[in-house]
Amino acid sequence: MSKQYDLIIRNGILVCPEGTKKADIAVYDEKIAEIGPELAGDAKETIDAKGHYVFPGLTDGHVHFNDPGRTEWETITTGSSALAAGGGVAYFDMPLNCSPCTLDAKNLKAKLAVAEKDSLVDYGFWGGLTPKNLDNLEELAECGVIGFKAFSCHSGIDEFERMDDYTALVGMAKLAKLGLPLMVHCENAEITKDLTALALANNQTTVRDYFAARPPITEIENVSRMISFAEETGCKLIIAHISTAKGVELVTEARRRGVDVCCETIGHYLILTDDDVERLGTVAKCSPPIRSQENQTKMWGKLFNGEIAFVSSDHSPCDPQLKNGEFLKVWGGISACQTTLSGLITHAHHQRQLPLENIAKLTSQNVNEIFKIPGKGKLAVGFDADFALVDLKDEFILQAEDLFYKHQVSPYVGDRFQGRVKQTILRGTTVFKDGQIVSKPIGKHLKPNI
Ligand SMILES: NC(=O)N[C@H]1NC(=O)NC1=O
Ligand SMILES: [Zn+2]
Ligand SMILES: [Zn+2]
Repeated sequence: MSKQYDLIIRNGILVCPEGTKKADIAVYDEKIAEIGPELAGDAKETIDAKGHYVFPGLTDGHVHFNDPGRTEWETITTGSSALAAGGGVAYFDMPLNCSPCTLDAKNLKAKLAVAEKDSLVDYGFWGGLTPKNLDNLEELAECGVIGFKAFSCHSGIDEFERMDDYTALVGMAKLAKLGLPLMVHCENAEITKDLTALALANNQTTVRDYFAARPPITEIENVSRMISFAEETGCKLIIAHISTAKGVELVTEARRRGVDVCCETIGHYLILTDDDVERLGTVAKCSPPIRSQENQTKMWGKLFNGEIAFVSSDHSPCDPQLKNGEFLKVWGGISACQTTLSGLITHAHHQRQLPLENIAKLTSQNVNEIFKIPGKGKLAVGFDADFALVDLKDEFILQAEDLFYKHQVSPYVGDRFQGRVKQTILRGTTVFKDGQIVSKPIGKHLKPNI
């Protein structure tokens, strides 16, 4: 008797860990049941993926969906829809800019309730680490957070206080015991604060003044400081959205001597330069700021060498009115969770020949492995049937109307992409197809296997 599957995707080119290959993929009970050429068997649903590449579906390790509490900026509904439209099947939501911030079990449970109801794709949560919640780390761990996030400098949200050195040392020692990683936004607090105050006092508020107030050394200094604490405590450390090649170098050196540290970067540090930010204006303001062309070239080298563990979106939207005003004063944060995969296919694969399997690792497999999410992140038998079907040749100019964000803004509107996501499948169910969200919210809570 022939096998009966839920779904067979035929004739696609699969982006597997070992490389691309033409094969069929069969799904049973939300998981990949078989991979092979011209699979026998029947299925309730068959997709002809001829001419399409099948990626494992992104897990975005770093988003701010602001739900609950700041839903005028973004919601779990809009954010998770945008992610799905960009080939995403899962995300890890940050402990800020929702309100209240995720600093204890009660507030985490409030967020969980929203996600259970509204999330189109799977989700994990970051807990926050601030001077105020050192006693709440265990209860957050018990609720299944995938890790903790802290800021070395002012976070932009007053109630999410920066991590002073005492909190870093004590907090990392606690997290080492819990077996959960700490991700740090690394910018030196004193230098950024004083340079910003000086610029404001002198009425220097342009884009270039902003760059000058957050120079590369603020990141570089703080990366090495955090590495020292990680080395001392044994805590697993992840440098958030690294923007400088020198910072990556420090991470690589520390790893070589056995420190458990790695780094994440964001599409915009690879795709945009300081000159682009000057041209685009506040829509492209983020912190740390987007750096020079020279730095970017070195960052690509680091990405190609495997020195960067994963690429996320740091999707950090706001009410667009908060972007109106002098550059130095407006909200820092870029809306980006819909464009990571198409952006990397365009800039890393087509322009720079990074193999597609490396893109799959940077956006999916590595993230799930680092955070110990079982059964997710690659095209292999037994793994979740998560797929992004991509037409690698399809060229398009990104239009604001294409965006599923609550506010249809992006620094990439008007830019040319090559590689369009046609369909996104989460655990065997199509959630996005041909420009439309086609599923109810079916996301599940992802917890680390620690
Ligand atoms: N609070 C917040 O989202 N901050 C983010 N925005 C940004 O540009 N960098 C960040 O860390
Ligand atoms: Zn940050
Ligand atoms: Zn962030």
